[in-house]
Amino acid sequence: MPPPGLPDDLQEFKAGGSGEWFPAAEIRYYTNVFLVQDDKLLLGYKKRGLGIHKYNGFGGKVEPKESTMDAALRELQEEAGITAPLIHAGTLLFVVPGEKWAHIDIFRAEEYTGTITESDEMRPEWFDTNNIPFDNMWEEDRYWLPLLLSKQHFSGRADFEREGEKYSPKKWWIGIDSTT
Ligand SMILES: Nc1ncnc2c1[nH]c(=O)n2[C@H]1C[C@H](O)[C@@H](COP(=O)(O)OP(=O)(O)OP(=O)(O)O)O1
Repeated sequence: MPPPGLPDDLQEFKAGGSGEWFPAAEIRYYTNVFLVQDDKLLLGYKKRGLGIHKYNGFGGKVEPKESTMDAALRELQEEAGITAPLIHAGTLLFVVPGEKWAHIDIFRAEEYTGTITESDEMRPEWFDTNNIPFDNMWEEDRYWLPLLLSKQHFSGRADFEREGEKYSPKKWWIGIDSTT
């Protein structure tokens, strides 16, 4: 059974952790874009802000009156210097007690135009898809990134305990959309 905040018609893929799901809160919307070409994945090494020193896709907050797609395209241009046709790959909810829920629309791109360029926020780097640096990413990425790579549309939720800047996963649930 999917946790609160996710659609009902998902097939469980991975779940773990323990305890109760944290209560509902206001939602803040984010995007995240992963470029996949053949057996390579483009990630960015985060140089500042949330998730500093971790590898991640390219993305950020959706601005007021901006569509999620427009926000994803803007952040990809700002952080990696490229534009790309984007395919919606899935949705994730990240929950930390006392903070707004982070609702992240995740996109996959398979081609791009422009020159991949380091920005003040991200240093882009290609990885083999069989050598993804999961130990230096958000901990739950290892559970859903295989679904993005295999083109299965997913939704998931991860609840974290926070101590200062350290986020520890408490409970998570990832599901595959039954229509994919
Ligand atoms: N757990 C969690 N919470 C919030 N955001 C994320 C996660 N895991 C993630 O992978 N992310 C993603 C979602 C976004 O792509 C980034 C965070 O965006 P952020 O850098 O804060 O937003 P910007 O708009 O680029 O920030 P500034 O330009 O204002 O610095 O991480």
